[in-house]
Amino acid sequence: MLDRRIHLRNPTAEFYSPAVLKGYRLDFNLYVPSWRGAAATIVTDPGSSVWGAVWIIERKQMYRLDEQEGVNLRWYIPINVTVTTPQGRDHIARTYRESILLPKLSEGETLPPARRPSNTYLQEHMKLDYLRNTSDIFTHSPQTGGLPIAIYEINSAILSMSLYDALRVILITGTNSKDVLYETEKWVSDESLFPHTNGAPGQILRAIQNSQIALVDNAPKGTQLKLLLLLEGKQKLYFKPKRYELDNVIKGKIYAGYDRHNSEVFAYYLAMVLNFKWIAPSVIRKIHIERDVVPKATLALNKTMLKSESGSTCIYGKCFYCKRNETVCPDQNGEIEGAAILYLDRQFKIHKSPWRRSYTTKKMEWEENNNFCKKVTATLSLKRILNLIDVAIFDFLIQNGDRHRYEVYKDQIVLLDNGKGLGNPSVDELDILAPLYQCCMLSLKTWQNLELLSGGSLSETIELLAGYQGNKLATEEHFRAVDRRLMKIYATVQYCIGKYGSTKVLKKI
Ligand SMILES: Nc1ncnc2c1ncn2[C@@H]1O[C@H](COP(=O)(O)OP(=O)(O)OP(=O)(O)O)[C@@H](O)[C@H]1O
Ligand SMILES: [Mn+2]
Repeated sequence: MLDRRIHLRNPTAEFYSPAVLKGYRLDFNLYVPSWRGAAATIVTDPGSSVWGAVWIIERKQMYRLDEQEGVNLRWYIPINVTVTTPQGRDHIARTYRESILLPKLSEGETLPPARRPSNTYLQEHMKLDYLRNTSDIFTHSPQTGGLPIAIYEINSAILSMSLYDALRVILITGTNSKDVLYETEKWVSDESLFPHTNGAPGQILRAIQNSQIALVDNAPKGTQLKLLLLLEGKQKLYFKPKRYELDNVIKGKIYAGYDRHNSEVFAYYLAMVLNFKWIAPSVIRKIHIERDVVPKATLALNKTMLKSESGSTCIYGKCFYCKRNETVCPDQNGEIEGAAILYLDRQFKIHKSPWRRSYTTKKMEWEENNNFCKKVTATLSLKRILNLIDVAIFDFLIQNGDRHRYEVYKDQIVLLDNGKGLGNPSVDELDILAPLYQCCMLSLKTWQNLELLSGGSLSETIELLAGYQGNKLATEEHFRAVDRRLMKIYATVQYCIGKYGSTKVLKKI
């Protein structure tokens, strides 16, 4: 039961722990017209188990819960069961099951309509389903001290499809790409960095993927090898070339290795799914070295190209880390794959991130000071802090641990430079979430968006959208990792809500 439901009649109920009930399965029965779905129940089923939440309520308040569950109407029957916490502690708990005993579905049988959960259940009544003792993941978080945290998951395949459909309209249907880049250049809005309706994002992606290249140069800023592509309409693109195969695992520090071109593009889709509209459109593009680059290269770029032993033209570029022996070479088709990122000629204001890494063995203040967020709130607006927390969530999902500075346009952080994500799918560096767990705040809007994406729909939606554009953006391990990290975000928010209450944590601005 969601905490706001339990608190309806039991304002003093206190969340105690997640726990597992063995020998039962979760099922749904009895269609409730006003819910447009069936009610949840548990059914004895040897070999199955159901995760749930254990709440502590006063014994004398028990009748209220019974009332809520319609015990006197024989909707539910209260039973005592033994549940086990993630620490292995057993507790006797009171739970409720429907008075009708349900037969188990046989293999291949589809669920009758009266036994399907409501959309509300799917969207909001998150099923405690997957959890773990998070002591290992909270190693860097002094506040949590290895607290066990419930991690929620819902089966939201239905939602995933509707989200996909909604995004498909804006990201994929666009075909008229002729003037869209011009429109984008002129775009002025407080809502988004670029046109965002009527299929415009899809048109932009198409345009930056296919438009003729007029000139190629070394990109002026940054430490990583990248090119600046000037399109015939004079718009600019950053081109971050592919440096690794998708299944290459980057070991070592969170910011190790070259930028990952697929991380840039993945980040764009992720932002779209999360409804973050302050990011530069980005798509996988292949450029032909002899057709698109060599004849269009500036003199300066030409000077940073060389012939490989096999005779192909390779580029080592001009940047802080660029080295003659670390070239990018075309594949057997003569093409270089990379992320084409729309370059937005705007005045961004650069700020140092309060939660930046030290990049040395020296510890930063946020790593040692439990009350670091207090210091930040004294200097930054609530809006900016919530914005930084959104960015932290975004970065945590892809594991971009390199956002040492952030750039602001129209008082919004623009998600530039997302190439350090998707390095190692088996690592979840929790430090990246420090803004969230140290401040214990989150924009309500972001939380509502995140809530819709559990049960695999986050990765599924990104995979579907990118697949439609013909690109595979990451390996299965990375997709699973992003879903797993979402669970950890839920866990962190749940931890904060448990500690401070949802009105303090979820901010309405
Ligand atoms: N799409 C964009 N539109 C406009 N400016 C951009 C865009 N992407 C990046 N920039 C600017 O160029 C700078 C360098 O880009 P980026 O950070 O992606 O390169 P980098 O090589 O990864 O640099 P660093 O190693 O310093 O992080 C950014 O800080 C930003 O000011
Ligand atoms: Mn970078």
